[in-house]
Amino acid sequence: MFSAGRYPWYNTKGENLTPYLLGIAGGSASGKTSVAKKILRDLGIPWVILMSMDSFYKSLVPEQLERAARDEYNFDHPDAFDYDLLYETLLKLKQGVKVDVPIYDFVTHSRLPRTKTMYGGSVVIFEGILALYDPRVRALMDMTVFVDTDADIRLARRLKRDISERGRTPLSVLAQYQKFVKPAYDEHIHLTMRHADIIVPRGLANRQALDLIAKHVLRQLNQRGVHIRTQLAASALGTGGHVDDDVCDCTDPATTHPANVLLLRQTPQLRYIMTQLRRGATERDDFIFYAERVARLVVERGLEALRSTPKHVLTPTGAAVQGVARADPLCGVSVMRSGATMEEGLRKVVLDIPIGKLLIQTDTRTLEPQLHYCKLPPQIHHSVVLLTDAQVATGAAALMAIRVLLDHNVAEDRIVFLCMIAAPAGIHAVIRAYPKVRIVMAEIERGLNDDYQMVPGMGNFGDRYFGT
Ligand SMILES: Nc1ncnc2c1ncn2[C@@H]1O[C@H](COP(=O)(O)OP(=O)(O)O)[C@@H](O)[C@H]1O
Ligand SMILES: Nc1ccn([C@@H]2O[C@H](COP(=O)(O)O)[C@@H](O)[C@H]2O)c(=O)n1
Repeated sequence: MFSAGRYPWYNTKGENLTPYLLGIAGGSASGKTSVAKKILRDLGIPWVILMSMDSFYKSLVPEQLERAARDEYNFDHPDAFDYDLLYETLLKLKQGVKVDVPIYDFVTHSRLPRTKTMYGGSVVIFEGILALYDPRVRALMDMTVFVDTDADIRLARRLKRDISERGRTPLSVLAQYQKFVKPAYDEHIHLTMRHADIIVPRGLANRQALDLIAKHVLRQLNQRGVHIRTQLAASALGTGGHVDDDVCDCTDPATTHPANVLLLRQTPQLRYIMTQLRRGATERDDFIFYAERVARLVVERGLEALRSTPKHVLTPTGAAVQGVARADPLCGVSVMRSGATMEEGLRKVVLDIPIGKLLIQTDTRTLEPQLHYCKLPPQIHHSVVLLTDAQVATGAAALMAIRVLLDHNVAEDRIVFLCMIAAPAGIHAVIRAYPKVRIVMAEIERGLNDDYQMVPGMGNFGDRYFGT
């Protein structure tokens, strides 16, 4: 999923655009999975999620497990599936939210203790024998397909597959087929064909049909495409005006900012450090020294806004003191690469802070941000997240990073965005889209040039810090 970048999947208001959901039904061994994988390859785009209905088989109680062991449990009846969980999972994927999908073991007829996290599909392909059975599930789908393969071919394939992959004997496959698989196909599965937009005879062998499906999905995706950075820059530039008009003189003590924009106190000390960082001739070692000094100040400022609870402690003299403790656990997420320059500051200020990483890079062709990699601390939704990126220009990457956290169920008001410098356009983009996010910065930049770079700027922060 992370081999190529994901283009923005949200609009300038920060709202998720829904992924395209393709449902594929058909009899057992008709070729649903093979068809789904072929469409996925034909789409040729990253960030496609393939999900099987098998993951939503109900967990069996001991008595049912005994029947299953004797091939007397009906796995082909609609009652065998947990439609509520299936619906909730597909709904969350449609909303762009990460989901934890059960992993099913056909040999033991049970769910494994671990789950599979799925996140970030521009397209979701969902396949299963009764994928088109539940009306709530069907209503989520953008396109429905039924794979129609002859019964004798399905039986032959199933015999081969279940013996080699699902721990069955030839006799058990045949008994299950006669008792449950064929009757359920005739009574339930075949009937769902009427809900299909497209019926694909011969499954995988029907290359023309699969090619048409992939082309249609691609056309739909193209129509939904968004161009975040260009839209943000255009709204910042207004009708040809320049972002510099939006200048916010951070040295002017009279300047007031919205409550969620937290600017470091512009002391002579801070101005001295920022001057060293802005100076092109500053040596790398010095740059690192000053960058880490500011990073610590920014982190400390970000922490000031957090909730605390009373805490009683005893001093070494045995006296009782009423102090405070942090109300919420903290974690960090750095937007690579420039946000990684603030990790040292995070670690120096917050003891043992877990830090996750997002790799967001600008596509040189479209100038849009792309998400390449996402590794977040476990249980992130229980934490206040200190999100770091050294520079915020148009705000396009910042919106993407915040969107990823929201998609992982982090509450908006538990995100604190920490940066060194931010342009007014970027600050406005963030607080307009996500008014509950707090954004902390050392200085407010004067503006952006026509290439969306900050002026006067301080060069590429990551390159200067890492010496690349
Ligand atoms: N067109 C085909 N020709 C030959 N074998 C196929 C074809 N389509 C699927 N198979 C094989 O049949 C078995 C079942 O296919 P699969 O796609 O898993 O079906 P389903 O998901 O509908 O159960 C697999 O072993 C697969 O490799
Ligand atoms: N424990 C189970 C669960 C399901 N099955 C059979 O699997 C078929 C569905 O999977 P496909 O990949 O073929 O779509 C279904 O027909 C069930 O009979 C099973 O044997 N054991």
